[in-house]
Amino acid sequence: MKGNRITQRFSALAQEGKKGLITYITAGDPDLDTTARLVETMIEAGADLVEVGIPFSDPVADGPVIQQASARALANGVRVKDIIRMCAGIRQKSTGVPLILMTYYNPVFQYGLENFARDAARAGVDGLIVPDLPFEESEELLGHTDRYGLALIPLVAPTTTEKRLAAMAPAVRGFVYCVSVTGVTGAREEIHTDLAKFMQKVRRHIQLPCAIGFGIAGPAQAAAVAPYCDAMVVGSAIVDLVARAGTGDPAPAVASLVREIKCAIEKCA
Ligand SMILES: O=P(O)(O)OC[C@@H](O)[C@@H](O)c1c[nH]c2ccccc12
Repeated sequence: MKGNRITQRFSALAQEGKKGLITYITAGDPDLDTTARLVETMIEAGADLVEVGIPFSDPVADGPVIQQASARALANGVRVKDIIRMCAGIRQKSTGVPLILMTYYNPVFQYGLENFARDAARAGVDGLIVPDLPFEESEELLGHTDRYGLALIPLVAPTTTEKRLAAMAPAVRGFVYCVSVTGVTGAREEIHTDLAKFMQKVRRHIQLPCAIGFGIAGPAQAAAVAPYCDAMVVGSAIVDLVARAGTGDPAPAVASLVREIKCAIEKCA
């Protein structure tokens, strides 16, 4: 896993004393050309890592904004192989930024575990998040992702016990995704979790970088979360801008949100 872009990006951030920004977008909403363009927009605006969602009909970990984006993308007939091909296109232009695919177990299973790991890795994808795959059942997929150099990134929540964190530690690849709240994705007014306590607990067991996600929608929340993590994830707030743009171009609004958040975590003027 030495050469993986995720590891490289986190060590570069640590060396610079900076926190990373991971931006999420649902692929195929409204279409794959727009998704590819928005990924590049987010990278230009300062995203350090990009998470691309493969839509699924039963997105149990997602709140209404991403659920609706998935439904729109599926209605457009977007397919896994086209999303992987889109990633290959992005990779040709953006060589250093880590790309992470997020999807549920079913689309990966339907595609074939090994084929998915191989094709994604060949396209230049660096990591995979499968929120409905408990780590106790991830061994088979982990075998394939390890073999092709794709990081299988696990999710942990404030309710995850010390015992489970200790058991998970050897299976963590790339970074650990710490869910800020027990619940689904989506913008929230406030994050009530005791992040200091939660992150201390996680770091006692897992020595890899920690990202915090769920509910971070703007610069103020990003700045509040930054001290506790190595990177943070912003999803629904971006997906919402895409939805609001309708038939117009969402790129300018997405670029300015990413820039504002990036600025807030880097404390620039
Ligand atoms: O939307 P939010 O609250 O900003 O959270 C990030 C999130 O969108 C992204 O990481 C994500 C989208 N769908 C998921 C499902 C599970 C875990 C994570 C995700």
